[in-house]
Amino acid sequence: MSEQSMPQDTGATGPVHDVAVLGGGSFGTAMAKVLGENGHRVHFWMRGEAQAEEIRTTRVNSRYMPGIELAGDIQPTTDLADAVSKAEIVFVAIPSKAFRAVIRENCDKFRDDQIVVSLTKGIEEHGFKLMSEILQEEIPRCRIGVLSGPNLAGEIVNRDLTATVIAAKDPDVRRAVQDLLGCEYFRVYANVDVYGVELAGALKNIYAIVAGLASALEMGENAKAMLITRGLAEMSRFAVSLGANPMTFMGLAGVGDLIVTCTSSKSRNYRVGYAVGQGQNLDDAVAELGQVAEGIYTLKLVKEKAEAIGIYMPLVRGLYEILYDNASIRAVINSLMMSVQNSDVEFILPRTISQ
Ligand SMILES: NC(=O)C1=CN([C@@H]2O[C@H](COP(=O)(O)OP(=O)(O)OC[C@H]3O[C@@H](n4cnc5c(N)ncnc54)[C@H](O)[C@@H]3O)[C@@H](O)[C@H]2O)C=CC1
Ligand SMILES: O=C(CO)COP(=O)(O)O
Repeated sequence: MSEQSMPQDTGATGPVHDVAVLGGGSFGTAMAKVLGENGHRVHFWMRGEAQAEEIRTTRVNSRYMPGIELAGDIQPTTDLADAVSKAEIVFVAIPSKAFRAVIRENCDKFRDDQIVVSLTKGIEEHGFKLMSEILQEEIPRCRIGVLSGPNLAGEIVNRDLTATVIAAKDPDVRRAVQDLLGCEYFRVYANVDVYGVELAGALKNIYAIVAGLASALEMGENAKAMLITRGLAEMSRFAVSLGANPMTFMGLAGVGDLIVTCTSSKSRNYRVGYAVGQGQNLDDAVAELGQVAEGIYTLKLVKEKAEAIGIYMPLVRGLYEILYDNASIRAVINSLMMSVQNSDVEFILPRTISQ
């Protein structure tokens, strides 16, 4: 092994495992880097041979993580079957729009009882399925987990202190992921509310767009706090109505991820909102970003679902009107501010009861 590819000393000790990371974008790269530095053998699958070859020879993924060296035994490959067959645990970081297609096309490559963990924060268009539900449908014989939390890829690759959540019903899955990923700069907390953790990760992208928009309009710090807190109320109202545990939203995958993406221009969803707030149209903002901003798709699906099941989501509705109905931003803000003044924490004082 060359000096360049030697694992850095992260304080992680223990046996070396074979793991696969599917998806060569920002987050797949960040997780491959943590696993590689922790001394594991990482079978890192991506679509493009040119990208795989670049990482093999230079140890850098220049399109998604320019200037970041991938230390450790990271083996880029375009052969998904080979990567999965060698792995004890598979991490999937493929955008939600392509997630099912990739898994379905390769479902026979996964082994019985193999652990498969979704890193993806999105919702499938047809049927409002979360990624773990897709895994359950496509590879039901595998043991499934979801990783979600305040995890900006660009900070993780700099070894900035970070915490995340592994959600799984099976305690062995939770423990295995904690053991594989935990190190001096990356902590993994456990949760059993898979649906809540996963839905929180998808929903917060919507509010990151709202926060970016508010920031571009220089709406002030009070407004920022109002939007984050009312976003939390709205996303937990929606998720709880679908079966999530409300307490999950007090954790890293809930309020934690909401804070990081609503306050940082490192979030791609925030950046899209900021660009729209500055007058750019949505298509141009997304094209300029050049990476996935799941929130713009999630927004549409959540708006439809909320209407279908009768959940009050004024921020979702307002953002939808701005992004997809060409509504005036000022008119939407005015209508939100002048709507009925409701209860603060509806788990204490119900929203619909006369105050
Ligand atoms: N970047 C971040 O900070 C974090 C991202 N995530 C989530 O991870 C997921 C992936 O996001 P990123 O890696 O950030 O996106 P990205 O935009 O940086 O990269 C997307 C990757 O997916 C690949 N891809 C797209 N379609 C594909 C297909 N049909 N088959 C195979 N590969 C395909 C692209 O080639 C690219 O490598 C998203 O759901 C995102 O919300 C979660 C936590 C943090
Ligand atoms: O999920 C993320 C951080 O936790 C990344 O957010 P963006 O996709 O908005 O960059």
